[in-house]
Amino acid sequence: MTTHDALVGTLPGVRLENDTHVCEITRFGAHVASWRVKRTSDELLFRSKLAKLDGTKAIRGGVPVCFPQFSDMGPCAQSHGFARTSVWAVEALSATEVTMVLRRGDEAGDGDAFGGDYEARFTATLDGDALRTALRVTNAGKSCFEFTSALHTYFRVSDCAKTKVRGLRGTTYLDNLRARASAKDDEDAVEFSGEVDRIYTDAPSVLTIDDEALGRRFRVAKTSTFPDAVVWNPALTDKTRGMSDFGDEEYREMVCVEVAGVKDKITVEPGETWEASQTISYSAI
Ligand SMILES: O=P(O)(O)OC[C@H]1O[C@@H](O)[C@H](O)[C@@H](O)[C@@H]1O
Repeated sequence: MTTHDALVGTLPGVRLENDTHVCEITRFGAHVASWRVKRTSDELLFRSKLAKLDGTKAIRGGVPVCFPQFSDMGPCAQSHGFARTSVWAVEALSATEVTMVLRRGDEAGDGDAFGGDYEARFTATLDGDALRTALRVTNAGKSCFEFTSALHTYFRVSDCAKTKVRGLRGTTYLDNLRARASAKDDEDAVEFSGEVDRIYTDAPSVLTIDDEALGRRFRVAKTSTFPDAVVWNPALTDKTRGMSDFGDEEYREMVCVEVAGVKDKITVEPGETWEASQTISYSAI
């Protein structure tokens, strides 16, 4: 249970620790930048070796908080909204749990474009071998507001070509590679032989990511208040080559499975609080 002036690069944050795991969360973005096994230092989340860790850009990896919009699906000019590039305040801290808060007026960027009088709280909890991350958004104003959101987790895998995301068969997705055209997923698993960028609408509450080369299965359990799920791997394309904070070959080491509220905007009435969370854990396959 410690706060650090320079926890990740030059970014201040807090370190949580239990018997088995360590988790580091920066105040910049309320961003889970590391979740690792204590005994082996085995990192469970991907973070780019080129990630900017000085507050000039959202951290490429870990668990970015997308609020008040996912991607370009909202009024902000910033992709994924301002939460991931704003400095949050630590509100409560124990050995295994932190809550950080961001309020209207304290954000970096497009607070006015969004307009909502919000209080956003992000909580990260180490619970045994699992990590729970939750986002709560309270409407502190007098008129209702709406937003889209995601917890954009980058899972570290040994080889994306030998990784499969399961649980989505029979569901519908909007394909970001085809102007968000709707398609049905009839495959046993999502595989990564090229670029994948899909918004699964009304996704099941549990998804798994099988890292077959390593023999590790991540489990992602989400609340129904995050009805959607995004699956993303950028592969090696001109777009990735142009990303200054992502190495050309690093796509092999990551798969993003993001719990989200995207298809239908989330509405919060004055005085009300919306809450959604994910619990991520892992086991041998
Ligand atoms: O580069 P950014 O803004 O962090 O976004 C990364 C990716 O985030 C994913 O959630 C989107 O589906 C992708 O389209 C996007 O490329």
